[in-house]
Amino acid sequence: MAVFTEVSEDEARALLRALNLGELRTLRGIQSGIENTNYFVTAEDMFGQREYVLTLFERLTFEQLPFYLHLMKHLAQHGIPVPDPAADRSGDILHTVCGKPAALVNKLEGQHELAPGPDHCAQVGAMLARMHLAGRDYQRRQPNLRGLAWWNETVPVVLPFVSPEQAMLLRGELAYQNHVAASAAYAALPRGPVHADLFRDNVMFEQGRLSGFFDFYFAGVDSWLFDLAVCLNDWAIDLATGAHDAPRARAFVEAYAAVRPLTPAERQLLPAMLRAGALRFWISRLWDFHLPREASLLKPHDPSHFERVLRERVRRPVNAAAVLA
Ligand SMILES: Nc1ncnc2c1ncn2[C@@H]1O[C@H](COP(=O)(O)OP(=O)(O)O)[C@@H](O)[C@H]1O
Ligand SMILES: N[C@@H](CCOP(=O)(O)O)C(=O)O
Repeated sequence: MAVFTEVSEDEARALLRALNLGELRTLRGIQSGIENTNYFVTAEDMFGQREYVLTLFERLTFEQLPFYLHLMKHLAQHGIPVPDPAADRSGDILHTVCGKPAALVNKLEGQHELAPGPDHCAQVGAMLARMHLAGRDYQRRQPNLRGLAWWNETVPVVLPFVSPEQAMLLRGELAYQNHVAASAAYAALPRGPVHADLFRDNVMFEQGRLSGFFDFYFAGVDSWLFDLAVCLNDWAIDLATGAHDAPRARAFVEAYAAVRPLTPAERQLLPAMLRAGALRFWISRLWDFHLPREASLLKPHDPSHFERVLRERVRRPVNAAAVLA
């Protein structure tokens, strides 16, 4: 369940009026998700009924949120199908509901594709590249808050909860990633705003066509290659084993590269970033699992999944030649 804060109809009504979006018709808590309180909201004005998603942020602060919300608005204005935060009469897109930071965005049509084929992957790959290019002139800066600095801080915190073999892998991989981050190839990677969590459950499809990307609340400025690697580790693997799925990976990367060709540094560091993407989610899942925050994370994700993905990536590196002609 993901309604950590109850929103009354009166509070939702007041927000809709402040945003000039008409009258409240329905307000329905969304049960999935693990970070925030989410509601589907239906409002009606003179043009008819429209559906929105109301999010109350349970973890992110008033200081951090403008980066994410303005990024979504920027991308929406550049034709990327992402939720567009609604502004009040003063132009503000970050609101306060029940004393918490909140946003209201348009509801994307469609459903998740949880068993994607190469065509779904190609659509996501092409849109990911378009999104990276559209973010180039976004002015706000915020690092990926789940990047290397956070891994260095958090690995020591989770080490007491893991086996000696897992501790060895975590320590070794962290050392490897610090080494990679100090390299000239890493410094040459093109960077910009990235989604950083574009898993299958953060993308919508309608009748087989991609209809949107959402859940930008792990976004930040990082290498575009890291974003691509996070995607490949979810869209192009066998979920049961973590094994690389070559046809889906090739479809994804070729479609991405047709919009934005990979640089030599990106081709060189693809295997390392695939390991980085797996390490990032192994650490966060261990942290969520062993150190759950109060009233949150009622449904922690399985950490061992990303341990398997990381071991696969170390044992069988996937290089650029395997995914690009
Ligand atoms: N803009 C949106 N359009 C359509 N559905 C959405 C939208 N935002 C969230 N949802 C729905 O709400 C669910 C939970 O949202 P999510 O962002 O994953 O929550 P959390 O941040 O708490 O993990 C999603 O799986 C999706 O079904
Ligand atoms: N995708 C991450 C967790 C983030 O959860 P979300 O519901 O906000 O997408 C993972 O799988 O560990």
